[in-house]
Amino acid sequence: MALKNLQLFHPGKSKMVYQQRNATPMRAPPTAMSRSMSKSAETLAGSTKYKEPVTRKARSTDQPGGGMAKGSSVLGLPNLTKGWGRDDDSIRSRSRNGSGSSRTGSLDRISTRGSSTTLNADEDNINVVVRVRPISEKERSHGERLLLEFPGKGQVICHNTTPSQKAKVFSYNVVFEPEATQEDVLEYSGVKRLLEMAVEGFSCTAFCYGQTGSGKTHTLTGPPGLVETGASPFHPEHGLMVRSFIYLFRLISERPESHFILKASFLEIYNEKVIDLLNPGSARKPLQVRWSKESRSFYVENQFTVDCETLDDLFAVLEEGMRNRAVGAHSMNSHSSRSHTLLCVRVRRDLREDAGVVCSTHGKINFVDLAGSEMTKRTHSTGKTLEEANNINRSLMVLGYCIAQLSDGKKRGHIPYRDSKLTKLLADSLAGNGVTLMIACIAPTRSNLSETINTLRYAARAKKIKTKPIVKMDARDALILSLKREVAALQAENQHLRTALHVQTDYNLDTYSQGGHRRTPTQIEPNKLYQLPQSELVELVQLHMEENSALRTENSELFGVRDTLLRDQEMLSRENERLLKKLEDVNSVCVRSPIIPARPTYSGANTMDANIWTNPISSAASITSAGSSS
Ligand SMILES: Nc1ncnc2c1ncn2[C@@H]1O[C@H](COP(=O)(O)OP(=O)(O)OP(=O)(O)O)[C@@H](O)[C@H]1O
Repeated sequence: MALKNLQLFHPGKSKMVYQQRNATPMRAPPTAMSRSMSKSAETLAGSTKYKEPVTRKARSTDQPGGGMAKGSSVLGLPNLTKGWGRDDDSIRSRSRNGSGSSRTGSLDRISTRGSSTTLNADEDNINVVVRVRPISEKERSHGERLLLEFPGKGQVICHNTTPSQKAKVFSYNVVFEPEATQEDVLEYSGVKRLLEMAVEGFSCTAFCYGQTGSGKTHTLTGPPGLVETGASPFHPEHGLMVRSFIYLFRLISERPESHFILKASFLEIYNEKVIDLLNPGSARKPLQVRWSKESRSFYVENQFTVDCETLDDLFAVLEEGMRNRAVGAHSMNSHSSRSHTLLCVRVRRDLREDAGVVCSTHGKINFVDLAGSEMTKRTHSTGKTLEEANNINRSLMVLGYCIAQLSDGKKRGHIPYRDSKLTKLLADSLAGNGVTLMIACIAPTRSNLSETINTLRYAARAKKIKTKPIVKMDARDALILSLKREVAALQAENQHLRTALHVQTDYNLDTYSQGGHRRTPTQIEPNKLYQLPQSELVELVQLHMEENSALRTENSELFGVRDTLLRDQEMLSRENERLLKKLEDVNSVCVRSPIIPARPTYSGANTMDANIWTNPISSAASITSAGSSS
């Protein structure tokens, strides 16, 4: 029986129902979280042909926000299904399998900021994982040994050099032990979740932090020279970036209902200058970092962006940038990055909705390889390398200061983003509307202990920082989506109305009250009540109470039906009145119309009446009646 649905139309409740519908957050369909990377690689290996390095297709003056229209809106979309790798765990090798942990948040607040509408997600902590590199050949030859312990549960224990000092314990979301593979990092670091969110329209960042020679570049791009020499994208040594590109294209191929446009850019910050790695020019002219009032974030002016239609296009961008970035040698790393690099893949998704409406979201994923902090005494840097080291250390100090301020929830004051180019460009990832993953890279040996502890402290602070992820959409699209929600709500209402009218014809009070599975108490004469045992009396009372409550429900439903029917009746009688009036108007216009005579429906003998139109039905009737009366 459809009566249950009619409760929604109880006069007292209709308003509330509408408000609830308005507040219902839009949720994107959940995305699969743990898929096998090797499978995706196989699939793509079959479908992707290798191409020559990409030709640059566009110079962009894009502002941050992925080409958003003026007055564009930011609108939170999906249910944040958080899959930050294995929660609180330590990963030794690939064979130690496990699925990503999942924390869920919901999008539940609508707020307005200037002209734009924001539907916020829950706050999201920066996710921090630690990767420990293996002991190098050089360290081994110096008799160095492992000074770290991994008890599991995401913990790292740093044993001190002297037995009198206490060991220090740190805990993170995931710890990758020296034996962990590149594939493990993709699977369990949470980067897959970042890519899924970028596809849904969020701004995401994965950055590697750590001292020089701790394995940041190895984690992101593999061993030195691998990308630059043009190895196949499916080479087993590739780092997180290439693996992420493959996963990104897999995600896209799994969403045939959407049209995607990928654009990539690649820059480095070298000695506090921003250099475009896709178009450095012979003079390596620096680009300007500017503030956008519209999106309220910093952006790089005149940066090259490249349309990437295939995996090879994206790989070629990486290859080109890796060739152009600044690399140097010092005593701790023969392939040391002398700059911070930032590769950004913007993901525009056009989703064709019903009735041909297209909604666009603008997500992005940044991969940031920070230059390593250096103790210049240990690296023996001089001249140019020393200047580079000083700049690297200065910008990392500003980053550290920003992280310290942001992580101190209570006395959070001014955050000095403007003090370095690096912090300007990472501002949104650190405290804005993005989703961020920090990979803290450490070396496991005694000689690196103090820097390892510094990195671990840095990472522990970063873990406390919260961001508020939101989906960026064009204002027009946001409006369309909200209208679509309203239409859906109205359609539901309409459906209920139809049900109500159906009930009007089928409704039968007797059938309803006698039918169903309701237990009805048997009628007992009052004088026999005293003879009933206590247990039966209790049951009888219960039955009567049940009966009463069921009758109350029925009554309120019947009132609902009655109100609906009265409303319908009123609407129908108004509609009838309107139609009758319209008919009268039409008749009166037609009777007087001078045009009608061109096609008269009867030819009267009386020429005087030639201009008068007569309704054929009524005239026939009048003729008949005239005939019959004669
Ligand atoms: N997990 C690992 N497995 C094998 N080798 C590694 C690993 N991590 C780092 N290495 C090796 O250690 C060396 C230094 O690593 P890498 O250049 O990535 O350090 P970095 O932190 O980027 O240093 P810098 O800050 O100076 O650029 C490289 O030869 C790299 O291949």
